[in-house]
Amino acid sequence: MKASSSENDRPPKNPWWNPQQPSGMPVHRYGGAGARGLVEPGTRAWLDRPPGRAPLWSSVDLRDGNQALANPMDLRRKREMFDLLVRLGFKDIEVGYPSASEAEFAFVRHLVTGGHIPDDVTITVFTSARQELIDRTFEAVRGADRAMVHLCHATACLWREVVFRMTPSEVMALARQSAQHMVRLADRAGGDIRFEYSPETFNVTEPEFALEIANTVAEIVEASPERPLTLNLPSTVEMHAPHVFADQVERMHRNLERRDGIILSVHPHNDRGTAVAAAEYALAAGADRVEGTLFGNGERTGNVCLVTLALNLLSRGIDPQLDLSDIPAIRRTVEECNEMPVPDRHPYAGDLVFTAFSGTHQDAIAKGLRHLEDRAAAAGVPAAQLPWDVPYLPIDPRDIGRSYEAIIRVNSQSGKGGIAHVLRSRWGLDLPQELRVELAGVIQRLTDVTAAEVEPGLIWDTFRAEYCDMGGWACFAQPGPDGDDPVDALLTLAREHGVHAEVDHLTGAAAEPATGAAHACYARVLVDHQPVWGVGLAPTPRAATVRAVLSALRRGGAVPADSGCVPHLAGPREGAL
Ligand SMILES: CC(=O)SCCNC(=O)CCNC(=O)[C@H](O)C(C)(C)COP(=O)(O)OP(=O)(O)OC[C@H]1O[C@@H](n2cnc3c(N)ncnc32)[C@H](O)[C@@H]1OP(=O)(O)O
Ligand SMILES: CC(C)C(=O)C(=O)O
Repeated sequence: MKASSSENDRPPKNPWWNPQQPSGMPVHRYGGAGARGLVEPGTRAWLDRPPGRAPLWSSVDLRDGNQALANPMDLRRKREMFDLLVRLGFKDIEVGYPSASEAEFAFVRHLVTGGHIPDDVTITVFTSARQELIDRTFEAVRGADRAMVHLCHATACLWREVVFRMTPSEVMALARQSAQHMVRLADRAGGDIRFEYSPETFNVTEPEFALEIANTVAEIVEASPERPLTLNLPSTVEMHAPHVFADQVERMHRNLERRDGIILSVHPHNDRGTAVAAAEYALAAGADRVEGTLFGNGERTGNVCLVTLALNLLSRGIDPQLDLSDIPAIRRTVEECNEMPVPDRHPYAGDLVFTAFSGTHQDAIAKGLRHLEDRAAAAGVPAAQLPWDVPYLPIDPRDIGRSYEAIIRVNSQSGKGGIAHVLRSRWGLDLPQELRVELAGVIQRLTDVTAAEVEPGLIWDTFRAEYCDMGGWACFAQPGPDGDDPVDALLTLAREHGVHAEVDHLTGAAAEPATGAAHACYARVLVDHQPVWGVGLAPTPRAATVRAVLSALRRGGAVPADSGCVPHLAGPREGAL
């Protein structure tokens, strides 16, 4: 028998599954709002369309971002943000809402009259659909060679009825009259004035009404390929899953009457936390342009983050057409202008997003970095020229101005791979595998006690205290007959102490200056048949060997713990070993 749909909806019976209980949350209050904005899905051809190139980027940091700050930017901070946006390569920058306040107006005048707008940058000024505000907006851009005036008013039912107290045809008339007024003012203005129109609350507007009002405005401004209208579709309050927004955008893209005279733009907000996905889907569905902010500042949960969108493109091998090669510097400026920190987990920019604490991730990253180095050495090219392919790291942090220093941080979740990576990357020490395992145990005991992160300096100190310490022993090279082997002398010393000791592993390598020594040696000594490791760091290979063996003997209790001097070490005089 065919199961009924309610049976299908039930979670599968599973003895290990504890059924969840109704929460008592007020679910009856939600789910209806915005239903009128939904569209029937089309073919959803956009679903499989990969991004081909960067969209036209428009920064609204100085308008939408600014209007959401506790302390809106003053002229100095606005200028700093504007200059940053220009440096990053934005050609389309919304600089403010000049009719909102004297400060906003003054900033636009500062840019226009001070000649601060590069020739290849177009500023946009925002206005709502009120005649006196539109007039003031045009005053603000008087004398500009080129500017875009952005008209906006809400179109959705809730706003029509509750905020404007208008019928749909009255809202249509508001759009028509405002657009006509803008055209008249632009004709008089002299400069090259373009138009942007946003049916605010587009995503919860009845699709037919959104289309009709957009066509009406496009008609009035005579949108054409030569003088396109930027039609900006906002998800003013994100209410649906991202694919729904893409369906809405696709419907406009397919049905707009003057599509070739329109730059189709989207302006996703992030109320559901899916603004990035919504923007990416919308671009696949036919949008040409995205409005957003750096690191996603903006009303409530913010605007879509343009840094994330752009670096998502980079990670797919597509030129983002923005210079994001110094994310730390960009972040500093944005934090200063917005007086708001970028969270630790913010994609690409947060302090922790290229950091692994967990052992298996660290192990994979360390192996991946090493693999990259080996490939670079084999090819005879810098690693930065090779395709990036390191587990757990979507892009090379160095490509956006971040370092490898914080990639691996050690705490109780970490393992040998990460700890060894810290010693290798900071001090150039490449520990034998067995020693890595041992050291991980030493560090684990430390983190079990402290329950805290272990800074690299403490790993280094712990490593040296454990493996490089010779206790009270001092070694001096003494001239003697050729051929005397200092290691033999040490093993003899152990025998005299009543312990059988033999060296069964000895490797050495040049050490990095950071260690304070020129040579490193790793010794495994069988002390009464039990393996014990020691490490020597010294100016010469010979001295490093002596130190490594002596440390191992001391650790294994094969020499008296706290006294002595290694006698009769022959060979060229090396001073204190
Ligand atoms: C989604 C967005 O981001 S839209 C941009 C929002 N940005 C801002 O609001 C920042 C700057 N704004 C301001 O400084 C002020 O709101 C001003 C100066 C523009 C206007 O201030 P006020 O005249 O005091 O109006 P107020 O701020 O209370 O706005 C509410 C009025 O505007 C009307 N309104 C709201 N949006 C629009 C619009 N886009 N077009 C026309 N009228 C609008 C409302 O219906 C209401 O009118 P009512 O008083 O007749 O009921
Ligand atoms: C004015 C429009 C573009 C806007 O900011 C929004 O709807 O969120």
